[in-house]
Amino acid sequence: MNSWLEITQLQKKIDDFHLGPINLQIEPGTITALVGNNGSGKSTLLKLIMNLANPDMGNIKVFNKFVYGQDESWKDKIAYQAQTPIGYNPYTGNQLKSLIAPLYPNWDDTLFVDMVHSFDIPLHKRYGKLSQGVQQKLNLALTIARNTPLLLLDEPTSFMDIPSKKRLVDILVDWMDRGDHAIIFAGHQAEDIMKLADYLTVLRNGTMVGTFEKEELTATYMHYWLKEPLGKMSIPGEISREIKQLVSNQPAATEQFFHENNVAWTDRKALDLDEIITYLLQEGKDGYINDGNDVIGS
Ligand SMILES: Nc1ncnc2c1ncn2[C@@H]1O[C@H](COP(=O)(O)OP(=O)(O)OP(=O)(O)O)[C@@H](O)[C@H]1O
Repeated sequence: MNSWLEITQLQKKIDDFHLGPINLQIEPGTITALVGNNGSGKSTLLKLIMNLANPDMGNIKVFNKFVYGQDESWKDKIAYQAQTPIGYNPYTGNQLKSLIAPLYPNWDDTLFVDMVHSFDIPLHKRYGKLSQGVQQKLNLALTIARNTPLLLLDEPTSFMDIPSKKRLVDILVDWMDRGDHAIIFAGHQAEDIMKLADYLTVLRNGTMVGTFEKEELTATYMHYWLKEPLGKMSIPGEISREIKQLVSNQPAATEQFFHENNVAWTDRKALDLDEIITYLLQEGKDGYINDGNDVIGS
């Protein structure tokens, strides 16, 4: 299959921070969440994809074109929302729209107007005078309405209130349904928007922990409550334990062990996504890890 985005052995060093090697492929119809602790390199990776920073090693291809090559036709097919756009402050929403819309042949004005109404964005006010949440909403309207196949969003909801995040989820679901699209977004926690993701690419301090299918991941982590304390026995799949509790990332092997060793458990519960992400971001608790070479997508 022809990936829309193909990242191979990408590495970048900034002072004492080292990103990579990153291997990632994005297929049409997929939503990928880029998850990591603060300073793990999420924004840097998005900037590298947009050719706003130069890699030290490795390759990035967007729609089969190297992003640092002469042919820049890939830029028409990708829309990027930076965490803080530069140069927007003096302009009103109306002015920004008239500057941006003509650059994108597939600009969806109906979608833009719908988002403006839905988020109640005052287009006559200067961007710099808007609250951070409203700036983020305007920024999203100006980015999503470009209606490019590939959408990159850097922490799109960090300043948004809960109802607005829910509204954005509906907008993105609808947008995904209305064409051949793919989204990559960077985020911290399992917020509403994370529910949208098909895949999670996890970065820990610049190191790629792996790319995981979300459904698979949420089915993999299990919390057990036990009848008796475990003592010193080592349990397959164990990633953490308390006196009468255990968390496993190989529930089948764990339960087999319980069965064979007469360990009685009274209850079990699948971990929430934010708990799983917390485990994945803890040093040395890789759990269900691949080598970062996974090919994702349908
Ligand atoms: N322009 C820059 N100059 C110096 N260091 C930089 C620059 N850009 C990024 N870095 C460093 O690169 C590392 C990764 O930063 P990056 O912003 O990519 O992380 P992040 O995962 O997006 O973080 P956050 O969740 O806090 O937004 C950090 O250590 C940061 O200090």
